[in-house]
Parts: sequence; structure tokens; C-alpha cells
Amino acid sequence: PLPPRLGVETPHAEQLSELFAQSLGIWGLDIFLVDRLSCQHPLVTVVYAIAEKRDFFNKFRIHPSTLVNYFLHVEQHYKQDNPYHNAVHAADVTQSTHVLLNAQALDNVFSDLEILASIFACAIHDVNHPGVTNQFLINTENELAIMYNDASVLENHHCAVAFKLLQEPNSNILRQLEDGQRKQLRKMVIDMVLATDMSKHMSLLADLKTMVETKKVAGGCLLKLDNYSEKMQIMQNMVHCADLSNPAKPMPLSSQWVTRVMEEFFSQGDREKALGLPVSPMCCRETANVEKSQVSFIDFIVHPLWEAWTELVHPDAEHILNTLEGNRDHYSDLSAAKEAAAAA
Ligand SMILES: COc1ccc(-c2ccn(C[C@@H](O)CN3CCOCC3)n2)cc1OC1CCCC1
Repeated sequence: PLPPRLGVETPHAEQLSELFAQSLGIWGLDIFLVDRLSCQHPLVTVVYAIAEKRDFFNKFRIHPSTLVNYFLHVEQHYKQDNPYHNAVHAADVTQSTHVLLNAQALDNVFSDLEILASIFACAIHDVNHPGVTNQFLINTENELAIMYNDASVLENHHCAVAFKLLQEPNSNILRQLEDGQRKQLRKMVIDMVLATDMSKHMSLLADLKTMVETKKVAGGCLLKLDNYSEKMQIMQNMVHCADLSNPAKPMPLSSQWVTRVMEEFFSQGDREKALGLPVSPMCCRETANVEKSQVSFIDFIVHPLWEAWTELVHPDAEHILNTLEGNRDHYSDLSAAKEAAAAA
């Protein structure tokens, strides 16, 4: 039997269908509205809508009910009481990547399997996130840090949980793939999810810049991507861009993400204080300067990344870079106003 047309039953099915019809491929879809209209099933409904749009069911012979069953389990393994690292964030990164994949500059660059792997990687990339950072897990000798020897602890955990859930009954969406395809997808997903570890950011960005430089020389076309590592580099940066896309979204969305991430960081800071540990950067609710931190986050991490991505897919991401630059100035103005008020 087929599942409901959105993947899950909801009293707002009409409105949610309409929202996806209008905006599934739009940068700035209100993912918080999707969360409400889907009755807190943002991930299942976003993945189901993308799977329909990209014809995954036919291309990979996935039964709709298997897809729903698997991603319901994945969604349930996102901690709902995390203010930030929850299923809404996973749905947001997945839908953002769906939009990035539609860039004209990426036409005919990725195979169907690479596209499925990218969407899958986004959907599961933070599953079972505990709401604290790698450093916190390492400092507290958490069992996850012991399990993964302090190396990309969270990212290894997200991947392992996602692939364990595939083995549950009526959940194996990869069952009908040829063995080689399944192995290839697993490798690609692991490579993308492990690359979301922020400690990999600088090397990922350096490689992207090098590729952009050489692409410019080779007459600007991406089609010459012949080897796995160059292809994977772009996919890793695409998912990383989507993961760091909050400041590049329209301000009504961006500001909700800032509130949520600060709430999560502050509760980590509270826990560090209670444990007598040094409080991590930006995690102290008494002293953190939220607007100033966003300006630095954008200036040192997010803008350099999006500048490189925008050049790679020129001119398709110009509007995203413009939104990011506008938001940066907004936070900078807020920060200055706050300082002036404090001085007065
Ligand atoms: C919307 O803004 C953000 C959206 C997402 C993130 C984000 C997600 C994962 N990370 C990685 C950190 O968990 C790891 N860091 C290592 C340094 O200590 C703090 C923790 N960061 C951060 C964001 O802003 C930060 C908080 C204020 C400015 C920067």
C-alpha cells in the first residue's frame, strides 16, 4: 500500500502540498512552517517531496513505504529537544542542498547515484546529535569520544546510526541497488558526513579555492570533473555550504537559527560551568555577544566559503551571497547599536 501523498498524514496536507509545489526548489522556503504543517515531520515530508521530484522511487526502485519507514526512524533519532541540532535542521540542510543541486552550472555534473547520496547524506548528517560539541564529548570523556578515539566523534556517530537504522525491518531503501552501487553510495555518504566536521573547514575551503582557480583556467566548465576525488570535493563543499547556510537565508529564518544555536551553546556552557570545566567560546550566556559572534562567524567562516562556492557555480548563487552580505551588515549594525546603548 502507498503511504499518504506527503509521506505522513497531516490535517494541513493541502497547505503543505501547495507550499512544496511553490517553494521546494526555492532558497528561503520557511522550513519552520514545514515543521508545523507536517506536525513535526519536517524531515520525512521534505525527503519524500524531493524523492518524488527527483524520481528516486523509479530510478532506484525504492518502495515509498520503505522510504517513509526508514526516514521516520531517522527523524525519531534526532533529539527533538535540541534547540538547534534537531530534525528541522536536517530538513533545512536537505532542502538547501536540493536547491544548490539545481544550479545551472551543475547541470549534468552529478549522476543519479551521486544526487541520491547527497540528499541522503544531508538527511542523516546530524542524526542522534547530543546537543553538545565534539570538544565537550572529548573533555567529558563521553563514551562516544572513547568509541571514536576523539576523531570526528559526532560525525562518525551520525553515520553509524544512519547505517544501522538501514538494517531494521522494511527500512532498507538501498535493497534494490546493485552491490557496487550500494557500496559506492555508502562511501560517498561517509565522505560527505565526515566532511561536515568543522575542524575540516579550512582544508575543505582551501581545496575548493584551488579547484575554482583551475576551473577558471580551464575555460570555466565543470564538466571536466573526471575523478572521484574532485567530484567528492564539490559534493562535500555543497553539503558543508548547506550546513552553514543559516546566515545566508532571509533574515526571518536566519534570526530563528541564531536564537536556537545560541540556546544550545548556552546550555552546553551551563553544563561546563556545573562540571567545573572551562566554558567553550560563545557558550557563556552571561558574556556572549550574539551579534558580534555572528559577524565574526560570517567574516571568518561562512562568507569565505560562500564566496568560493558562488565563484564555482557563477552566476547561480549570487543572490545567496548578496543575502549573506546583507545579513552580515544587519548583525554589524545591531552590534554597534548595542555597544552605543551600553556606552550611553
Ligand atoms: C546561525 O549561527 C550558527 C549556526 C550553526 C553553528 C554551528 C553548528 C555547528 N557548529 C560547530 C560548533 O558546534 C563547534 N564550535 C567550536 C567552537 O566552540 C563553539 C562550537 N557551529 C554556529 C552558528 O553560529 C555560531 C554561534 C555564534 C557565532 C558562531
